[in-house]
Amino acid sequence: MSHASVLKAAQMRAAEQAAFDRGVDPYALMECAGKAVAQIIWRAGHRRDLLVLCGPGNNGGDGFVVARLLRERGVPVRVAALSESGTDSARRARAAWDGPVEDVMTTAPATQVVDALFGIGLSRGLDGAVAQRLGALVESAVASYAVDLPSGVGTDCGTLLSDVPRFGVTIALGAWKPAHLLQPAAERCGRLVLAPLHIPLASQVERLVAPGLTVPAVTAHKYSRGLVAVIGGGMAGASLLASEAAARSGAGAVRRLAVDGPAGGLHAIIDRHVAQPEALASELDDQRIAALLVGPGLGLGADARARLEAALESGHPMVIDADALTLLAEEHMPSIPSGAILTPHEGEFGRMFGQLSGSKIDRARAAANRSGAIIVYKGADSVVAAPDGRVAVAVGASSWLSTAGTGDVLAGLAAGRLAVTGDPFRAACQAVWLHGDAARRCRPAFVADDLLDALPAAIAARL
Ligand SMILES: NC(=O)C1=CN([C@@H]2O[C@H](COP(=O)(O)OP(=O)(O)OC[C@H]3O[C@@H](n4cnc5c(N)ncnc54)[C@H](O)[C@@H]3O)[C@@H](O)[C@H]2O)[C@@H](O)CC1
Ligand SMILES: [K+]
Repeated sequence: MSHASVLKAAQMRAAEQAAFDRGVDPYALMECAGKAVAQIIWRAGHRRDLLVLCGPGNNGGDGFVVARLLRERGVPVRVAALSESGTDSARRARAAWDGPVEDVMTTAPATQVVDALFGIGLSRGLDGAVAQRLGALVESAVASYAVDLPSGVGTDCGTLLSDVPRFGVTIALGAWKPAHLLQPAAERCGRLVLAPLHIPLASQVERLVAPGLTVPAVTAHKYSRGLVAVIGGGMAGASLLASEAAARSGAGAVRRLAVDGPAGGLHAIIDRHVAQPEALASELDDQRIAALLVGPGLGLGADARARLEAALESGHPMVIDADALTLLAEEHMPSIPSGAILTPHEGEFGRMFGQLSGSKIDRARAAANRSGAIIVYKGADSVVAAPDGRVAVAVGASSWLSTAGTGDVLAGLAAGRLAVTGDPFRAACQAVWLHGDAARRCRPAFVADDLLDALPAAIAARL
């Protein structure tokens, strides 16, 4: 099993059912889940009074197991339930707890609180009074843990079905669920910890993990390492940022095909002055170009459109970003080359693909399937989707990234990694990771240019 697998509720249930069909005892699985959660809470090191809130289903059952095991270790534990337990396993777990069971609505607060009210079985928001009570108990606690999911989040979509407090730690059982990674639910989870259930779980959707990068071969030269061409437009700064990111991404050479001619920036970047869009086609007629980037600072007028058309017709592996995405959403544009990397933010995504249904993961997948492109659907929860159904979801992006020019850096990184790897899905995943890691390495209030300086360290950490 991959420790990165992301499963929807129905997939999780199917995996559990398959295990039961092979003879795994459902109650043994609940004991396994409860033991893993208790171990994580124990290791967190607080030994003070702990309150476990138990719901009616198996999530509540896990809670009773956690309560029993932590009390056996000497933690002062109280349990409060919402109602009677409604499943065989939960009733068994409750019967094994020989202490009192208080009422969630009237129980006293505690230093530590464990939310085992609802997990993947939540079908609607919590009743207002219950949500309020949960919020008050979590907010007054020093340490708070959500078992599997914070109660009130939509497992498959990451929306909040009712008010949800922010937990210190969320302990995912068996696999990640979309709500652990997608906003706004992800932010309510706090620190994410995965508790293994030891049952086979497979998914095409994964949490983005740190990539393994390689050093250039001893025989490498600048073209074997990948030549990146960046098409400039009316706004020079954007293509400069993208070119510099490409140059620092591990690519062998970067050529900026700019409207304006030399505009400063790194001496290592070759600036070509392409005043007229008609001249672009001959500049692009170079088989050594391993990746082409179009979009940052391109503009939206007729000149920009002509440059984009030349890019699309060049046949090079490409990254399409920013203004180029807005232009592509217009009618009568050439179709998107299959295997291209598209990097839309929310607004660009909507302009290109309209209103799609489902979670951000579902929408990114549908867009990749429809366009034949790799979609990097950007945001606080960036989703990378391939037309064959593979998805990687990035978590923990610094909110300081929400500043001008960071998208240009990401696009340049994607083009650079595309030139190095020749594999658009891998390149997009590597770019999103390196971008996020560079941001983590920058101090608060950084600007996009600072990310460029942090890239060598981000790359070095992955070699
Ligand atoms: N299926 C299994 O064998 C295992 C399940 N595990 C745990 O079980 C959880 C799933 O258990 P369940 O399927 O019983 O689901 P939950 O425990 O998440 O809750 C389902 C129960 O809550 C009720 N309900 C749903 N929304 C409600 C709302 N808004 N207000 C009031 N009642 C509501 C449902 O009718 C049902 O009775 C997982 O998240 C995980 O914590 C673990 O014990 C591992 C093994
Ligand atoms: K829970």
